[in-house]
Amino acid sequence: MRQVPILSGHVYSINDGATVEDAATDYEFVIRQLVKIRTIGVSESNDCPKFDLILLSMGSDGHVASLFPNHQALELKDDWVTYITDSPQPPPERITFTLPVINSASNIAILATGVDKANAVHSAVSDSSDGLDAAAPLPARMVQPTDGKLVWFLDKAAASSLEALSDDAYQQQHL
Ligand SMILES: O=C(O)[C@H](O)[C@@H](O)[C@H](O)[C@H](O)COP(=O)(O)O
Repeated sequence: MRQVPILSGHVYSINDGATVEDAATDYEFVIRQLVKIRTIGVSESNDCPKFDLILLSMGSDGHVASLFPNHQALELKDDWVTYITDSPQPPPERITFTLPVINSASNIAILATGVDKANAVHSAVSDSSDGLDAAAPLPARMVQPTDGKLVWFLDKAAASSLEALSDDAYQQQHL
């Protein structure tokens, strides 16, 4: 955040001195206060905060934020912030926004680079459900803004499993 002109008082950091459970509770409390005074807007379809932009990167397993495939955190409907203690990737303890919050944003950008992301990109954006376990979609595929825009930013390697992607189409769609 040092690289962008933003007041330090406008940055809300995770309390890494607390337990992960308390850190999640504290973080959700802060966000609820900001929604109450409308510093953060509220979604019209639920009571979730409506962020202007949520920027995500995606892991090669299709995780976004700290929402990992087949994890029960993906099912949460009422919590805005949750914690996990069993992340398949280090560190094991993390806090994360939940899908209802992510999907309430006005704009969501997902960044994926590198060939190790190619299969997950394909599974996340492909129209066809071939080869996908519909009961356990990738977290990245579950990013579906209810009233907002989703844009993927891919390099050529991450886009390499997408079908019929000519160099021209790639230039137009992804650069
Ligand atoms: O611990 C994590 O959850 C990861 O660090 C994750 O947040 C990361 O951003 C993605 O896995 C993509 O990482 P790259 O874009 O660096 O490959």
